[in-house]
Amino acid sequence: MATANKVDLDGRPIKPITICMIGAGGFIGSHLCEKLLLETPHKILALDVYNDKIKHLLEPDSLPWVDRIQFHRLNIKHDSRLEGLIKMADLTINLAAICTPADYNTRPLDTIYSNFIDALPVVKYCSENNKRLIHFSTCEVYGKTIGSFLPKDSPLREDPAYYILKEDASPCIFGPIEKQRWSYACAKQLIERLIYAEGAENGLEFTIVRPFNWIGPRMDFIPGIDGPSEGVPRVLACFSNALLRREPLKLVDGGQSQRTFVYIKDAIEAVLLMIENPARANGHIFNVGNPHNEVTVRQLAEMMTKVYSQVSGEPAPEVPTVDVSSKEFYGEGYDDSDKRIPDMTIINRQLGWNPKTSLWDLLESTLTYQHRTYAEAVKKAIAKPTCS
Ligand SMILES: NC(=O)c1ccc[n+]([C@@H]2O[C@H](COP(=O)([O-])OP(=O)(O)OC[C@H]3O[C@@H](n4cnc5c(N)ncnc54)[C@H](O)[C@@H]3O)[C@@H](O)[C@H]2O)c1
Ligand SMILES: O=C(O)[C@H]1O[C@H](OP(=O)(O)OP(=O)(O)OC[C@H]2O[C@@H](n3ccc(=O)[nH]c3=O)[C@H](O)[C@@H]2O)[C@H](O)[C@@H](O)[C@@H]1O
Repeated sequence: MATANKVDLDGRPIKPITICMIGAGGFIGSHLCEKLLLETPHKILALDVYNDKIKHLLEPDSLPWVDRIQFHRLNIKHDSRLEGLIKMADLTINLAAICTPADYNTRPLDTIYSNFIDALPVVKYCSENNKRLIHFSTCEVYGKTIGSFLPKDSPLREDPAYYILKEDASPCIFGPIEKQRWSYACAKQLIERLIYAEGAENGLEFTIVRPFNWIGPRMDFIPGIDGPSEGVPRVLACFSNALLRREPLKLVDGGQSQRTFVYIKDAIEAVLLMIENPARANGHIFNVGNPHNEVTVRQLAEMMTKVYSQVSGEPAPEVPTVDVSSKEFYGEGYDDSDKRIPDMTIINRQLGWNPKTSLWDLLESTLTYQHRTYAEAVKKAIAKPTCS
């Protein structure tokens, strides 16, 4: 419940505010709504096209926070209510985006429109109405590491200077235009530059968040259960789907790319600190990730297989993984980030935030959720005779 007399990091009382949260019905939005309703006195204007992931927060009417959340079903591409809702709030948080890699090279126009063009009015309305903005960007703006261009046997590849990603120092390195994978990262980079410029020239109070592979319950969908059968979600849901169906996990191009995964509940703590400490968060770009949870995608597959076996009580399949080419899996124009380790200096200094949960522990709680939520439905779907 809302805690009385809570103070910020500088000892000042935190006043209840109204937050216009765009994309509130998605993975991150659902966790942020939950946190705000359970642990703060703030009000939420929740905007999204869908609300399935926050249904439990909206119904029944008897929920204790019923007067602190209002859902508005709208598409920000074309809805005249947007400016009015931003004006009603003290702070806007923009989460709305197409953000699944399978879309970047197959639907590059939708990807660019969603991540740049559709975000423009949000920035404009915040700037014109002197409203604070927290905008969700991505670690993909770093693209590839400098180290990935060194010869394979170069000892410099081991030097953190060639791979650690720093908000105020690292370059953004994307592949050629024909590698349409980078349509998302490039659109996100341009909206970051626009927001930064609105801050510099027009005094917009902004914070930019660069999430590094946040994962946990409610991420994406399980194909054929609560999303399209042919859909390709992000890696957590792809691997969960394979484990639930007892099929081999597909390793794209050998699963050699590296990622650092952070538990959604740790990451949401960082966002709450940004919300409640504007003086420390405004004007900053923050990496939010867990540098200690680095694995190759192959190692992730192996760990998820072990954890799922423990959670479900079923033995691991005999053939746990299978290699597939990126062209086969994602189609023409796919490319990849080789390695993503966030530098944590700025978020440590400004907000004193550190992630807590190990990769094993976060996979254990997430796969427990996946098993409880989907195992029966997947069994039924598999048992259904296919139409001839
Ligand atoms: N999950 C991660 O680890 C991660 C990593 C990097 C960046 N991000 C960024 O964080 C944000 C949220 O990511 P997520 O993982 O919660 O994704 P998500 O797809 O689960 O949530 C996005 C939500 O935005 C909504 N939306 C999209 N377009 C809209 C529109 N035109 N009008 C209204 N609503 C719209 C969608 O319906 C969805 O509910 C995105 O901007 C994404 O690029 C997420
Ligand atoms: O989460 C993030 O921080 C950002 O990165 C993600 O990009 P990426 O990490 O490449 O996407 P995933 O789908 O999570 O894939 C991770 C890796 O696993 C691989 N993969 C994915 C799925 C699969 O079945 N098998 C497989 O080997 C991919 O090729 C990639 O190398 C998405 O672009 C965004 O959601 C977000 O902005």
